[in-house]
Amino acid sequence: MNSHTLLQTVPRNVSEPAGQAVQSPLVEVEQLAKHYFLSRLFSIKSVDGVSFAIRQGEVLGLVGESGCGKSTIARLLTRQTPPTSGQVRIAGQEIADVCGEDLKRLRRTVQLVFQDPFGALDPRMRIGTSMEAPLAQHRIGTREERRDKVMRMLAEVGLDESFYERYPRQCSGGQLQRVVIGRALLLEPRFLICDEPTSALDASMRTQILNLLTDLKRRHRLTMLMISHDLRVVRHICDRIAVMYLGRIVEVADRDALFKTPRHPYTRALIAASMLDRTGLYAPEIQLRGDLPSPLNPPRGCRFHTRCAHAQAKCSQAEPEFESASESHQVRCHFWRELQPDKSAEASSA
Ligand SMILES: Nc1ncnc2c1ncn2[C@@H]1O[C@H](COP(=O)(O)OP(=O)(O)OP(=O)(O)O)[C@@H](O)[C@H]1O
Repeated sequence: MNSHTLLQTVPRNVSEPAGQAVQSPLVEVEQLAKHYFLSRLFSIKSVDGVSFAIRQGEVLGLVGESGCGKSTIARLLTRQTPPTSGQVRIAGQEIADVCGEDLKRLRRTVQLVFQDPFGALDPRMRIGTSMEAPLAQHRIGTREERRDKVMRMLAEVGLDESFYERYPRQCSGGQLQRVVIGRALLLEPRFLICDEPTSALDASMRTQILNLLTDLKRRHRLTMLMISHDLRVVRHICDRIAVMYLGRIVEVADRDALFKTPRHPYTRALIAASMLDRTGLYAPEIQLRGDLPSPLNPPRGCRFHTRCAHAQAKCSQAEPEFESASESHQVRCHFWRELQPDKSAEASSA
């Protein structure tokens, strides 16, 4: 079976209730790595052996500090950059093998929404023209049909018809992000990657865009990867969350389990930091100390040990394996069983 057939025939589960994840993965990532070689001896290990799967209809969150490799994963999943090693399968198809018409179809199946909507739109083009362009590129519909589709999509993302004639400079950041999301959905993708889609917006706009994405996800039965440095964002919209540190995933769990019983000291520190304003609790043993080490020379053993308040000798010597804390909860820490539940995490999950 070629990739064309695969991308066409792996159906959305029509019996699936809107918004509910089903078991079969749409996206499978195995031992993915991206090393940028600066010389024969030195390379930046942006992504260094990452594996995860996203089930059809599921929203997976990918969180971690700036520079831990999140956007590189988005670029690898959309084939904007080739991996150093590892595989990405979408709808069962290894994306590195896809070419020609099949690649065009893949590019339609997977859409990406970035942080900066101003950068994503040509300032000299009216919104309507920008939204119609990908439809024309993929030879979808007549000019009139494309215009109708765009008008309907504008309404779906909460914008009135006047936006069709506007230029980007005549819109707010939140309105433009609606345009960018609508433009991505016009191609009827199955997999939407959102890379920090709300980080350029203020708090009220952020909530509106997250609510819109939640709504569109249900209506279009999308599978999503939500990338953010902000735990509040992934908590709002995700079914499951993967926490990334220095090129690796260190914890994966269902959303509620992650917030209620975070197992990795790094996850605990991120939760504590994100809830600081609300709870006022920030116990010293869960504080995040120092800066992210350089991905040019990641620490030996557990990569987090240089910042971890619980680190012991073993942590600097041996890299922990992924262990299962429960069926759907994995953690990469030698001492996760010995960590006590912390107050910040309890308060934040209340
Ligand atoms: N083209 C490149 N050449 C060299 N290094 C790169 C390149 N792209 C990314 N990196 C490095 O790879 C690491 C991961 O970058 P990436 O942008 O994926 O992180 P991120 O978690 O998305 O951070 P941010 O939220 O700030 O975008 C960083 O150290 C970055 O400097």
